[in-house]
Amino acid sequence: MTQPFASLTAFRGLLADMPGMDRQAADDAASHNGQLTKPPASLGRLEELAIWYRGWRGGQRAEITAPQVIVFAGNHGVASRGVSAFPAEVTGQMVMNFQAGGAAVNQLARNAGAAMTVVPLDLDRPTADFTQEPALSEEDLCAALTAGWQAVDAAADLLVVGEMGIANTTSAAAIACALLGGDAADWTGRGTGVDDAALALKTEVVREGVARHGGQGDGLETLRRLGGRELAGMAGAMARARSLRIPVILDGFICCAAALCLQKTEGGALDHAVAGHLSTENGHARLLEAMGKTPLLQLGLRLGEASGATLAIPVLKGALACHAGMATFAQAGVSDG
Ligand SMILES: Cc1cc2ncn([C@H]3O[C@H](COP(=O)(O)O)[C@@H](O)[C@H]3O)c2cc1C
Ligand SMILES: O=C(O)c1cccnc1
Repeated sequence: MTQPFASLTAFRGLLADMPGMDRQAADDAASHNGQLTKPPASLGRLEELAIWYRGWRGGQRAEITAPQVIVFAGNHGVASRGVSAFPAEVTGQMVMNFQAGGAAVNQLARNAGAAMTVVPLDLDRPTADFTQEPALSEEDLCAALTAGWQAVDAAADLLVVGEMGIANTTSAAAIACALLGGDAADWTGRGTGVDDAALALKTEVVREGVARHGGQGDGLETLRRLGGRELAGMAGAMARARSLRIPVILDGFICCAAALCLQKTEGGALDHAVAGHLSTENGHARLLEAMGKTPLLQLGLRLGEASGATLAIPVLKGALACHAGMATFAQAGVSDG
């Protein structure tokens, strides 16, 4: 594939010029939904999801048969500050586990009938410690955005992105704090399960990062300064999905922090995405609220790897199955009240 964009400025230009929802398709879907054999609104959020999905796909198509799950992996310089309960080597070890089919998301992707891809991004080249300097150069950010863009299968009809990267809840907290304000403690959580002392240190690291890099540019510049390659990979894939009119399900705190960077760069950049679940990571509820997204599931997950969003694929499939397969009142000869 040819290079989709040569600079961050070119990527910003693409974001500003993305397709919107097909209003006619959404109106047709709403009208069809109103004729199905059920009391009005009795399928709750499933009805809204089906209309939203058809609006993004356009035309008459109303089934999900080719969902894609992509897990991006990257390493973080800030891991050396002791902000995670696990060592940085676990990122690469888990990549091998994903490749061997042994991680949670492998099982959930199979359960959802989704194809799964793992994309390790320069694992032997961690980002810089953002308390000292920007995490990524513009060149490195562009390379990771490009890897994300190119990982999307143009034939997919639903995209889920997730991540693996020891210390990336620190990065996500710093991004959320820098872009949405508030205190570092509002956004910093236990991640893989740090104890009280490590949580206090982690909060201080987030505070230092935000003091150094906050208020300096848009969402993409914040992604460069406080993010990581796997967050950029997710952002690039979400943007590519938008250009292909492929709807997206967002995962937990880290995925949503990457998505926030797009939304803060271009207001409507996430209109093609729904929130898959509410993570128990501190800050996720607040982050979703700021992004205007209501999660589909709340199961107490705090794993990442696209697990929560992958679990939500069957919910969206169910919404479309009802929308496409149910009889109308006229077809079934049922009185419509
Ligand atoms: C075995 C293992 C599997 C994982 N799968 C996802 N994560 C999750 O934990 C990490 C973030 O937490 P923190 O910021 O505390 O390091 C990310 O890699 C995330 O995807 C995992 C973590 C571990 C240890
Ligand atoms: O919400 C998440 O995605 C999350 C939370 C904790 C650790 N890893 C991921």
